[in-house]
Order: sequence, then C-alpha cells, then structure tokens
Amino acid sequence: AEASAIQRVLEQEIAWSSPTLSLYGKRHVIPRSQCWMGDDGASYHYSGRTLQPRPWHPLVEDLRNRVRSALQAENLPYADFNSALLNRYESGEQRMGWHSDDEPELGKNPIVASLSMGSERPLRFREKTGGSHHAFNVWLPHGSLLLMGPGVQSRWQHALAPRVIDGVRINLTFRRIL
Ligand SMILES: O=C(O)CCC(=O)C(=O)O
Ligand SMILES: [Fe+2]
Repeated sequence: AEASAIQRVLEQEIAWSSPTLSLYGKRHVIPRSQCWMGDDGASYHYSGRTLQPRPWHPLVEDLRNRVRSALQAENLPYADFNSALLNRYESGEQRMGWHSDDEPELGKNPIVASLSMGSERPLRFREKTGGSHHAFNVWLPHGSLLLMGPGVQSRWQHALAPRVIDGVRINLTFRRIL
C-alpha cells in the first residue's frame, strides 16, 4: 500500500521527460521517461556536457535516507547516495538497453540501490566476459529493493527488455557520484 501511495506521488510530481540522444550519429527519443536528481554539485559528464541534477524531491530524498539506513542496519554494502536516476516505463514496450552503471564519476566499485514500483518486470543480467556468458533474470515486484553491490557493474551488464506486460513501472536508482 505504501509503494502504491509513493508511486502516485511520483507520477504526479516528478518532471518526467524523454530527451533525445545521439547514437551512432542518429537521434533517438529515449524509450522511457526519466528524471535525475541529487545534491548540488553531484554533476556528471555526458556526451561532452556537464549535467546538473534537479534538487531532491522531498519524498525521493526521504526514500534515499531510508534505503541507506536499511542497508546499514542489515550490514549490507551501502553508500552515502547523493543522487538518483528515476525511470518511468509507460508500458511493456518501454525499455532500457544493455549497460553497466560504471561511469567514471561513480568510482571503481559503485554500489547502486534500485527501488521498483508498479508493474513487475524482470531486469536481465549477462556476464560481460568469460566463456559461459551467464545470463539470468531478476524479477522486481512492486515495492522491492535490488542492491547491486561492489563488483556487479564491473562483471555484469543489465537491461530492461521489452515485454508483453501491461502497466506503468517506476524505478529509482540511488547512486554516489564522487
Ligand atoms: O528500470 C530498471 O530497473 C533499470 C534501471 C537502470 O538500469 C538504470 O537506471 O541504470
Ligand atoms: Fe543501470
């Protein structure tokens, strides 16, 4: 019930946008909407530009604090998360391609905590190298937290593939920008 209430607020109060990105010289509107927020100065470099985060929405900042405290209380890896990328997938057709969250500003062994709401979808992981190229799905139900600890981004890529699944999904990834 709490996740549903949070999802409703995020739906209405976040400045969701779908920017255009250049990929191999072609311009594409990203197949989802997003919003990046965080502490002042937690900027990152992207396509030759320095992007500044939006200020924290109080609800997202509160979730950031709760996620950090919960990880700490369970003796799990955590970081002083100073930014969050919010993604909204309108339906099963919206998606995110293969990548690792390994930008230089995230440091050597980033810890990424990922909170999901709405339609349950699988995040697919595949090994970057090695003969076997293991791959597996992690289903992310409404109100779930996925912790990607040290080593995950250097060894694995992940993607949210399109699926014949109805309903909006919202995902928040908390990160620490150095
Ligand atoms: O929507 C998801 O669960 C994946 C989000 C993600 O990989 C990212 O924001 O880097
Ligand atoms: Fe990611």
